[in-house]
Amino acid sequence: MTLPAAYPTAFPSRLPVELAGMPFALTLVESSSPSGLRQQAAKLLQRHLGLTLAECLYVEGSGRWLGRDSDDLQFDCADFSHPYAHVIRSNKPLALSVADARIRLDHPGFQAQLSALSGALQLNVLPLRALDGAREWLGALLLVGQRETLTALENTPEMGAFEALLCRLWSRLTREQGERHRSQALQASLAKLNDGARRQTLADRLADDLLGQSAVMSSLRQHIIRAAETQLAVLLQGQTGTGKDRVARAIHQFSTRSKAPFLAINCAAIPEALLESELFGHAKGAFSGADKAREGLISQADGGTLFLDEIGDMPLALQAKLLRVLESGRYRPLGASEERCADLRLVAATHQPLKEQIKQQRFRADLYYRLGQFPINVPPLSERRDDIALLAQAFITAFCQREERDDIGITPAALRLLKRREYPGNVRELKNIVDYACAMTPAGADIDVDVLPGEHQDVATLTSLEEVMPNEFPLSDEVDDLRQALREVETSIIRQRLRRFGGNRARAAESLGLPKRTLAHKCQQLELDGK
Ligand SMILES: Nc1ncnc2c1ncn2[C@@H]1O[C@H](COP(=O)(O)OP(=O)(O)OP(=O)(O)O)[C@@H](O)[C@H]1O
Repeated sequence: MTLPAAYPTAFPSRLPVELAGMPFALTLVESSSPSGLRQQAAKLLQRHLGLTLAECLYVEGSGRWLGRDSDDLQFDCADFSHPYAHVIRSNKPLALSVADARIRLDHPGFQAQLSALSGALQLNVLPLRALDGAREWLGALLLVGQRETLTALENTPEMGAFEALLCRLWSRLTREQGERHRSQALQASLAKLNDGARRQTLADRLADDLLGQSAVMSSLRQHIIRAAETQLAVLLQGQTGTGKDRVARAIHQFSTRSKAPFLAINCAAIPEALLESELFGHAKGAFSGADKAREGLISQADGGTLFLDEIGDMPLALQAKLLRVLESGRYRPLGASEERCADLRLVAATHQPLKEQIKQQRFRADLYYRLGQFPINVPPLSERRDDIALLAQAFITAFCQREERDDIGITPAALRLLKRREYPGNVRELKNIVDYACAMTPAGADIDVDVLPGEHQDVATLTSLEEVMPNEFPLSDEVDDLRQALREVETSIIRQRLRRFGGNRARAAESLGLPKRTLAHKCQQLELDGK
């Protein structure tokens, strides 16, 4: 390649011609990406050979398209009517005048590219191949300029050296870029894996407190961990007794705010007039009886979490003030002249359908959407019946520890009954039933069906188990030990009959068509005391 005499000024013109191209090489070597290299190479050629146009096109990964760095334009490598594709496929350079190209090459896109060029100019397209064999086709070089300049370039060792350098650097940078992408992808997937493992560890820890092995509970725990990682306001929706309070505490405990306070207030339990001062605090003399200033919960929860339970019961006027705290992070205590800043995360909970409340204009829609930046549904116990045994066992263990009682077991029939009944009060109701049953079970005995209150029945008024009897029996599908199942059915019927007759074995035996002695023997066998 013949370099213009003026280039580069820093190099004395007496340098041997072999060294005169070194600054070119240096500029190319300094490129840090294949696209930077291509643009640099085209720029060098155009500027220093005084060309009208120089373009370096690349064959993209699949080998189907030839692309340009300057725009999104792509040429189909299989469309041989285009000279680029033709040059690539034939592996032969193309040299012709623009005027000839207009006549001989009829690709409309290429013609459009030529339209602004003078017909007297020469056009050279050179195929560029990787020399290391790793990637056969790199792309094509388009040069448009004076015929003499381009003809002088053809087959010169300098241009050959330029092409060789370009191709070598190009394949090396492509390889390095590929390796970089692969290692980035590997690191990203490792980070994702570690992140997943970290979250799983936290979720497992949470399972000690928020019991349940059902899929819905696992999903709930995952949501809690995700919510805890953010500063978003959380809206917990779920029936009464499903564990919303526990969930709110867990979000705080697993968040970066865990060292700061967690404060909770039940909006339904505080008279409307007091709620505002409870939340926002008041200045001295703000109202009659306010003989000293008082910090509100918003201020006390600074840096931590404020849990607003039963948010659906918050008066509308207060909803507006709460919205302001959420939007601006500022609030004004009652009777105070200055505003204060609030830095807290809000977790709100409700068992009411807030959308219905919005329709009835009892809840502000804007507050609803602001509170629900991270909505979480806490599932009712009916959606996770598989968790009942685990929960019941945990409540029995907790009862025994609390009351300093020896371990209490539970009979299969009693457990089955627990699993089948309805729980409008959800986990709270289950816990109360188990606590009651533990209290009613004599030392050394297991919790049995007779100490379990029936569905929707008040414990104190429960006198008969007639209604729950059908539920006591194992379903045939559940039976895996016929003798045990028959024993349970027998026990259940005899116990019920004894109850009906106030423990009178003679009458019970008669009603069951058994001799009294047989019933006495069965009671002994089945460990029924005949009460
Ligand atoms: N997954 C669980 N594991 C262990 N205990 C639970 C679980 N869910 C709820 N509980 C227990 O059930 C009882 C009720 O839970 P909690 O007060 O959190 O419910 P809630 O949804 O906030 O009720 P409410 O809407 O009536 O305020 C508590 O004693 C709580 O400890």
